[in-house]
Amino acid sequence: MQAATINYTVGSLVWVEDPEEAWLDGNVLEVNGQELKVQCTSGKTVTANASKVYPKDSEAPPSGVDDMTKLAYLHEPGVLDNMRRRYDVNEIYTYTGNILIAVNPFKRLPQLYSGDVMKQYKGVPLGDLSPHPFAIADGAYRLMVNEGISQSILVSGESGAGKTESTKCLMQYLAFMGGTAGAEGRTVEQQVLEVWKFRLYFPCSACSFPLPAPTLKKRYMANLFCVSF
Ligand SMILES: Nc1ncnc2c1ncn2[C@@H]1O[C@H](COP(=O)(O)OP(=O)(O)OP(=O)(O)O)[C@@H](O)[C@H]1O
Repeated sequence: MQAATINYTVGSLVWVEDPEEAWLDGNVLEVNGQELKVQCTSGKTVTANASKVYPKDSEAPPSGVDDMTKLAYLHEPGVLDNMRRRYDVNEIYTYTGNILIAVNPFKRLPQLYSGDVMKQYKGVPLGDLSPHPFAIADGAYRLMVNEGISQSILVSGESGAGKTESTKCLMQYLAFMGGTAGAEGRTVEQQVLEVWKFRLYFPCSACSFPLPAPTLKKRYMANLFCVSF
């Protein structure tokens, strides 16, 4: 990634690349043409070309922003720093506009997924509450009902990123929204979640969503998860 041309001066707050930590923040100590000497907060002193250095927002809130479009600088170190700040306070979800970014917490956060939390998201416009898969599912559900058009939700990420967990969360919300008592007195929510439990269909190995066999290969290759209503 090429940094925009910015005139750094002594004292400028910046991000510099680091082979171990990815990015280190620091202050510009010296400017020699395009060469910057940066004193990093980690203690390291780094010399870097100005084209590889990125400005740091000195006023970034300590616990980050819930929508990255609010960041003063939308570059890689700024985005990663924001997600780190949120992760540190167990805020694993962040919007970038109407895209939801999920960070795997590697621990259970049951307070995020209770029935009461689900109810809070019902009918609330995206962005009014904290970023959450429930908000994405609610938005898709509302569009389907209001426009009468099928909706898809794409869940993408590398292996172990949390696609299956996010998908379960989306399904939980959609089942809750359609949740009148069904066969044998079980709610739709119970029935949908039991599909996961017993794996009645072929699970897509990209996202584990139970798919009928003919669509499995196509969905797997595209690494897509689709909710079709
Ligand atoms: N939101 C979450 N809350 C708690 N644990 C999570 C969450 N997301 C992911 N995890 C943990 O990370 C593990 C891997 O997540 P998951 O199976 O959803 O990844 P995946 O992207 O579907 O992986 P793969 O592509 O390999 O199937 C889960 O078994 C779970 O332990």
